[in-house]
Amino acid sequence: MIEDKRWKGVYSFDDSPYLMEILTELRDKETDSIAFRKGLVKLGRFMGYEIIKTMETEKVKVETPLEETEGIIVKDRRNVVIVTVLRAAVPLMEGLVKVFEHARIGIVSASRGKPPKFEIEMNYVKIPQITPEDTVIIADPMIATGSTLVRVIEEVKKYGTPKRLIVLGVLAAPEGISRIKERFPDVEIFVTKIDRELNDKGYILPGLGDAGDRAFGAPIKLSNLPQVHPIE
Ligand SMILES: O=P(O)(O)OC[C@H]1O[C@H](OP(=O)(O)OP(=O)(O)O)[C@H](O)[C@@H]1O
Ligand SMILES: O=c1cc[nH]c(=O)[nH]1
Ligand SMILES: [Mg+2]
Repeated sequence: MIEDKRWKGVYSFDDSPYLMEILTELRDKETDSIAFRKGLVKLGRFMGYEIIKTMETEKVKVETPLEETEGIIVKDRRNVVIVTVLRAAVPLMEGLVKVFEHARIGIVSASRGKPPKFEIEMNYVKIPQITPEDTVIIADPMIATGSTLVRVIEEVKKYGTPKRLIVLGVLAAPEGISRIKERFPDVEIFVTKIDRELNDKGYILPGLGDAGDRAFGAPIKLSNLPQVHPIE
């Protein structure tokens, strides 16, 4: 885990060959949906494991079948709220719950509109109450313009003030990170890698394409479907 010099509290995993190998497979345009989803699950699990290293631990006594010895518990691991941003964060959440098995889960939908405004449509929000003991992890694989996450963080903050508010992503553009940090300086950001820039359509370069479409297939408009005749 490396803290990026450009911001405070922004970390990437360029120093992890395993995470970089998973990312390489996700970037590859030949990777199919099955492998793509599996890759996101792995990243959720292993980045979750890295986040645990930043949590406070407490010494405890434990009785083995032979004698008493010292152990630890990671107390904050038991007070986690994962907020999943539909669609693309679903496999990331699947990985995260493998290491945060006690987590309460929030689900929000956020769909990014067309450039240049990139307006965010958010019509489904289910978030549990957040307490001062909680670590909130907002999972969204792509931080491009940052519009989605700024909108999601605004919403999450209405449900309480956590001990830590973390954004967990796969790829980020510097523009998106700056946007989030300017608005919410205390939010911590953990991403597999920070990429070069955005193109004029708001896609991350070199990136991995549209994460939602690659994981789940591209949706089509109903009007593009062949005429279906109702069954009499
Ligand atoms: O930082 P931003 O510029 O806001 O872009 C990032 C958002 O774009 C993608 O979602 P998208 O709107 O494509 O929805 P999807 O997950 O359903 O594909 C991605 O999962 C982020 O939520
Ligand atoms: O590169 C990008 C930018 C936004 N959303 C994606 O899925 N990919
Ligand atoms: Mg998408």
